[in-house]
Amino acid sequence: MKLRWHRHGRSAEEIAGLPVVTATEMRAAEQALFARGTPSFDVMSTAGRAVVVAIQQRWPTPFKRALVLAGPGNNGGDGFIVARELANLGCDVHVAAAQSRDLYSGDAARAVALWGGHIARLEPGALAKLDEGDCVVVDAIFGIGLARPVEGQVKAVIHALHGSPCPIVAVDVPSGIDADTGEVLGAAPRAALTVTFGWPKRGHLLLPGKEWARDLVVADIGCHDADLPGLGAIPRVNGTALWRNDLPLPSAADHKYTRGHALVAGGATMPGATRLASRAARRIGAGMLTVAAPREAHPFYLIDQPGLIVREAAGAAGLKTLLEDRRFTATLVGSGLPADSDTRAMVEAAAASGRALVIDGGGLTAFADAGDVLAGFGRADIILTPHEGEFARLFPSLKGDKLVRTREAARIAGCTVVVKGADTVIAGPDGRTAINADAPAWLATAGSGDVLAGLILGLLGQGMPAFEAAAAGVSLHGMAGAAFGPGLIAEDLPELIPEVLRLLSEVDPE
Ligand SMILES: NC(=O)C1=CN([C@@H]2O[C@H](COP(=O)(O)OP(=O)(O)OC[C@H]3O[C@@H](n4cnc5c(N)ncnc54)[C@H](O)[C@@H]3O)[C@@H](O)[C@H]2O)[C@@H](O)CC1
Ligand SMILES: Nc1ncnc2c1ncn2[C@@H]1O[C@H](COP(=O)(O)OP(=O)(O)O)[C@@H](O)[C@H]1O
Ligand SMILES: [K+]
Repeated sequence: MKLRWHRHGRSAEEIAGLPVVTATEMRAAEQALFARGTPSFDVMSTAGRAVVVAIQQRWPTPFKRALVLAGPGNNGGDGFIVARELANLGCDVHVAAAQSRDLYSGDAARAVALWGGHIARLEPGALAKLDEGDCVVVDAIFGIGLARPVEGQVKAVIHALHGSPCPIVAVDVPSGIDADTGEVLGAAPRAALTVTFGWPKRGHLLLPGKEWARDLVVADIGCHDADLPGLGAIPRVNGTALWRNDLPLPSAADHKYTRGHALVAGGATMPGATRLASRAARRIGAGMLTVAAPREAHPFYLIDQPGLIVREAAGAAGLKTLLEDRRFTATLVGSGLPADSDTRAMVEAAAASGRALVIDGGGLTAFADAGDVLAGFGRADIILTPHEGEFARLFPSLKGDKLVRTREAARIAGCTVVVKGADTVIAGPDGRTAINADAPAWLATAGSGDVLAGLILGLLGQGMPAFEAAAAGVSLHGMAGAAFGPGLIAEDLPELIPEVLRLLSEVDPE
C-alpha cells in the first residue's frame, strides 16, 4: 500500500510548523515589513502575482475566462492586480466590484487604475459569464478586514456561486470566513484553492473555515516570523517540523525496558478500546505493554496479542499496587472504561504515581462534575484527550473557538490538552498550541480515538516530551488514516504505523 500525504492535492507538510496568525498579528507583521522599507503597493502586487502563479500551478491549462469579484478594500485591490496579470496572460477577464472606481483609495485605487478595464457591479447578474464555462472565479471581496456578517448583494452573489461548476480561488480568505475563528459570517464561497499571504490564518485551519478554504497555499510576501509579536505563544500548524527531532527511535543500546513499559487500565465492559490502544502503543514503539484489568476480564486480553502482558488490578487500589513497580513509564486510563467513581479513583491513583498519564474517554467524563480536581493535577505530562462532547462536560464554562478554549483548558488544568476532531487542537500549559490541519474524515469511526490515546501513551512511555508526544500522536494517527483511506476501521490504524514510520525515515533520512 502506498502512503498518500496529500489532501485536496497539496501536502500539509508544506505548511507544517508555520505560525498560524490572527488578522491583528498579520497587520502588525505587515507594518514591520513596510517599516523595513518595502512599499505597501509592492506587497499588494506580490500578493496578486502569487495568486496567479498558484492558479497556473494548480491548473496548468490556462482558463479562457476569469471573473474577478472585488470588494471595497485591499482584498479587492489584490483582485485588481490578479485581473491585470491574468489579462496580460491572454485571459478574457471580467471584473465585478462592490463599489465604483472613484470610491477606491490608497493601494487599492492604484490597483484599480492599473486594471483600467470595465468594472461591472457586484450583483448576481455579473455571474452570467460562468454559464459559458472554462472560467475561474477569483474571490477578492473580503480578506482579513471582514468586519461583520456579509449581507445584501454580496451575500446574494455568494449564494449564486454555490453549485457553480467554475472553480473559485479565494484571495487570502474565502470572503465571509472570519480569519480569526473560522466562523462563517453570513455566507462564504467554497474555494477550490485559497492563496493566503505570509502565514496561514486561524480561520483556514479551524472548522468550519477549514472546509471552505480548501487547498491552502501560503505565499511569501516578505514577512519574517520575527515580525510577529509574541511569537512563542502563536499556534503552529501541526506536522513533523514540531516533533520529528523528539520522535523516539531505537538504538543498539536499547532493550525492552529502555523503550518504555506502558500500562493501560483495562475494564470488562469495553475491552476492545483497551486492546486498540495497547496495539497502537506497541506499534509506535513501547518496549513493553501491560494491561491492568480485573481477573474476569483477562480472557479478553489473553487471547488478543501474544506480546501483551496481562496483570490483575481491580480498581484504584490494584492499580496503585501495580504502579509501585517503577519500571512502568507511562499509563493510560479511561479508554473503554465507564465514567464512574471507580474510574475516577484509578485516574487519581495513576496521577499520584507521578507517571506520565493519558486520560481518555470515561476517565475524562468521570470528572464532569469535578473539574477542580482535574485542575489540581497541574502537570504537563498528564495529557487529556477529549472530543468536543467530553470537553464540554469538563469545561462547560469555556466559550470561544476551539483554539481559545483548548488553550484556556490547558492553562486551567495545568495539563496538556488535545481536543479532537477534524481540526484537532493541542495545547500545553506553557501556552504552546498546535492545530492539526489534515486528518482525513475516515478517522471518524468508533475506536479511532482509542488508537490515538495508545499512540500518545506509547510515545510518552518512551520518554518523548508531552506536547511533542501529543502532537506526534495526532499527526501519525492522521497519516495512518490517510494511508488507508476509504473503508478504514480503527483496527487498521495500528497496522499502518510501521509504514508511516518507514515513510518518515525516507522523507527525512538520518
Ligand atoms: N498592504 C496590505 O496591508 C496588504 C493587504 N493585503 C490584502 O488586503 C486585505 C486586507 O485589506 P483590508 O484591510 O482593506 O480589508 P478587506 O479588503 O478584507 O475588507 C475591508 C473592507 O471591507 C469592508 N467590509 C468589511 N466587512 C464587510 C461586510 N460584511 N460587508 C460589507 N463591507 C465590509 C470594510 O468596510 C472595508 O472597506 C488582505 O486580506 C489581503 O488580501 C495584501 O495585498 C498584502 C498587503
Ligand atoms: N471528520 C473527521 N476528520 C478527521 N478526523 C476525525 C474526524 N472525526 C473524528 N476524527 C478523529 O477520530 C478520532 C475519534 O475519536 P473519538 O471521538 O474519541 O472516538 P472513539 O471514542 O470512538 O474512538 C479522533 O482522533 C478525532 O480527531
Ligand atoms: K477573499
